[in-house]
Amino acid sequence: KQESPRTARDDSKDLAMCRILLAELESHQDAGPFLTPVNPKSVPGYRKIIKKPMDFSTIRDKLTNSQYLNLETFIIDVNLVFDNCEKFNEDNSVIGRAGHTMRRFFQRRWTELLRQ
Ligand SMILES: Cc1ncccc1N[C@@H](C)c1cnc2ccsc2c1
Repeated sequence: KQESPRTARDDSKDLAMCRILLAELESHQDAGPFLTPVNPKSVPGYRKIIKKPMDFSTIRDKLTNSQYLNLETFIIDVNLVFDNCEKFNEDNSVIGRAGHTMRRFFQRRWTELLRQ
């Protein structure tokens, strides 16, 4: 069976891409609920239900402190924001709908940028 060529993709632009993607998420009109960590004192049940909280400001700090090994670990944290949102919020709620809208936006933008 013909071995598929082991060509690594060019990851030299990945850090710039993470910065672009995060800036677009932070400035999106529906970003509000995701900009800062959920305060568990003001949201009953959140601490118990959401095991790994994540938000855009925490992702910003991690990116600034070079804590993302690669594009994949960055995408995992962004998706964690949206997965937490789906777990805690009804789909038919302001925050639930914002999460779906932001996830669709992010999915489209990173695939567009990766194709460029
Ligand atoms: C993402 C999320 N999931 C569940 C509960 C809260 C939140 N976000 C916090 C910041 C938050 C906390 N309070 C409000 C009030 C209106 S939107 C909003 C957003």
